[in-house]
Amino acid sequence: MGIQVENASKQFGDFLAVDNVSLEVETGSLVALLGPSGSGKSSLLRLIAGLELPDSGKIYLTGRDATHETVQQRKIGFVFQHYALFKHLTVRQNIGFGLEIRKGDKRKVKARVDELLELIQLKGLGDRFPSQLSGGQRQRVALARALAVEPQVLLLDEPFGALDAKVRKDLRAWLRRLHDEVHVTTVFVTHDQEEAMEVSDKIVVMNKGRIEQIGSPAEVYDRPATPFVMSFIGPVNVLPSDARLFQSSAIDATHPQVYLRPRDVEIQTEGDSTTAPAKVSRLIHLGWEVQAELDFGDGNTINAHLSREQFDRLDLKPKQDVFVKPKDARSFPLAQTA
Ligand SMILES: Nc1ncnc2c1ncn2[C@@H]1O[C@H](COP(=O)(O)OP(=O)(O)OP(=O)(O)O)[C@@H](O)[C@H]1O
Repeated sequence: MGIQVENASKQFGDFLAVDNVSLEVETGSLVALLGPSGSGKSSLLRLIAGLELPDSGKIYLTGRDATHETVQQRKIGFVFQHYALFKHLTVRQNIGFGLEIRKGDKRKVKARVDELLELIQLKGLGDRFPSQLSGGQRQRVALARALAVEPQVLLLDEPFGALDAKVRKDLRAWLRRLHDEVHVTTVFVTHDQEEAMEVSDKIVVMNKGRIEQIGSPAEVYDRPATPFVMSFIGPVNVLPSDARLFQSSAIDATHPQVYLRPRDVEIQTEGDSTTAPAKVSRLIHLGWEVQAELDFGDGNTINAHLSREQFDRLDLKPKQDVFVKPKDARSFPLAQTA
């Protein structure tokens, strides 16, 4: 096992930031810690890094008990949101920094730096200074610097958080490819569900210092364990189980609240025994999809997300009468939804 966290807790004053968390990260895998701000993701990462000591519990790295090891002893690579490259050193010198202080053979250091420059696709830019790079390029250099010393574990805390949306998207695809090449056990903190889905083998969904669910991106999306997970991984409509929409559908509405994703709403122009009547109260065109607000006249409205194709086929207009059925939905016991 690459990383094992066993019943770890960490309190700051009265605040329990990490609440009895246990987690296993397989060797060579890339795991995302996903959750809202304040859910304890960074604190958990800092416990793994050795930047904080747990109040209780244990941290194992590649099988050994590292709970009381120093940061240096843990052989970890880090990258944080705000790139901390050395401004007065070139890209090459930044990447080679950790190798130089280990007094590595100069030729070997150069060869390793060349290899890393190639890996981060910045081969021609080795002699530039950080100020001559874009934000995305700087984060790639930070990643190369972290990888230079061949860490057993790589910890990334919102590494693309400070970059604009387009660069973020490019970099996460790049990170996934890079990971497929180097296979270093990696934990990646993000509050962006799309980023977590795209990059990781497994997602650990955190809320209030606890783990709500661990699963592959498909598992947490298709089989969310709790209402929190379902509403954090993509948008949802929350409806009472006695809503008109569920009266003729085959959806399990055993518990008082039903969670329905906008993509799981089917709209028809003709009614049948499985549909409920509704009125289109609003249409929002987003280019790649159309969002329709549907009013059931029983006090409930929902959002439906349609592909352009579906929308064009239905030829929907505002105020149009339509017939609606849920394709999939989940109801959770009230204790979980509180
Ligand atoms: N050194 C500290 N001293 C006091 N409180 C802290 C400390 N570090 C974290 N906390 C608190 O612990 C809680 C969890 O913080 P943490 O940074 O782990 O959350 P997060 O999920 O990473 O959030 P974000 O995405 O905003 O960074 C927060 O309420 C934070 O204020």
